[in-house]
Amino acid sequence: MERYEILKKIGSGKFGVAKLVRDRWTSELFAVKYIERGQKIDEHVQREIMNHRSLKHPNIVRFKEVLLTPTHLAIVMEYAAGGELFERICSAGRFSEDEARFFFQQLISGVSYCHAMSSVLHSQPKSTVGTPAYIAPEVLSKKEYDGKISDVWSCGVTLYVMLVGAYPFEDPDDPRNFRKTIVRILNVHYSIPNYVRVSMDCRHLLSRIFVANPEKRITIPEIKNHPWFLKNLPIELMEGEEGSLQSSDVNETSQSIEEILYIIQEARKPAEGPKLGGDLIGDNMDLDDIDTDADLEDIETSGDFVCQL
Ligand SMILES: Nc1ncnc2c1ncn2[C@@H]1O[C@H](COP(=O)(O)OP(=O)(O)OP(=O)(O)O)[C@@H](O)[C@H]1O
Repeated sequence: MERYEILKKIGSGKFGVAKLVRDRWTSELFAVKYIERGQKIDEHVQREIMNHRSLKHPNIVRFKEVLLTPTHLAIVMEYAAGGELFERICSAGRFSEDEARFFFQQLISGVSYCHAMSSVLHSQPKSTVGTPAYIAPEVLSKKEYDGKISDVWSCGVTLYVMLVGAYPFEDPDDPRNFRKTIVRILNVHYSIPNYVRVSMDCRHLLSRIFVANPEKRITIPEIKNHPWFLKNLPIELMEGEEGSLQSSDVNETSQSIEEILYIIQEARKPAEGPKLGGDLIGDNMDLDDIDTDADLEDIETSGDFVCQL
């Protein structure tokens, strides 16, 4: 890590803190995600790193390398200087339809690329991890589900949040009640408040995304052909223009798979010395333990993982 000068903390997630650093050789800025050495470095972390290494797309933060510190595994990646979309929505209240489309087009482009890369990515089907407000009904119902189709739902939640400045399936009078949110997701119970102006094309797209039956839900390729999506589409996001990269193109200069796997194995060994910090808070939770059919009444309605806009 001597190569990088730590500038400031930029955030924290389920696994650890993220810091802004400067490369002392090139002066380039990077983000570094620190994960405590030891048992936290499990197969999920390894899969995330290996998958991240395989991705190269303008709308996906680029992986650079992994390093070891005495106490942590450090994942060095491109720094996304624009800040969090969520923060922007919080300060703007909500976005205009044109602004929302601008971000939604980039989101769909990145998600579409990830789906196209599925054959080289290692996924864990049927795991129920994520931010509750964004989860599709079939994921909550624990049926077999196709992750690509469930992603469409989550993209729809993001679009709604940008347009309205609130989550689509939260009860406006009781937004932190997770149990109510789940029931609303399962019943596809959402509406667009009267004070928000949303075009018919956009309403149509949302109504095609928020469809409980995954087989009837609009697909990513269909979204890319929807009139609302196609309006003002930047040329670089047009079909055929975007990330036409082969997986072999991806890592010209970066660490080899073997090197990364070796560092991850080393990181599994428990750390020596003091820990960096204990501020590991995140808004994701593992939902695998919740039986949505039987135990709805038992679900904690804690607001820890629900941020009110
Ligand atoms: N490459 C990056 N550029 C800029 N900010 C980043 C970057 N990576 C992470 N961050 C910031 O640090 C926070 C924590 O990131 P991290 O990846 O640990 O968690 P997360 O993506 O929020 O969720 P999870 O805990 O599920 O991984 C992010 O929410 C973001 O604010």
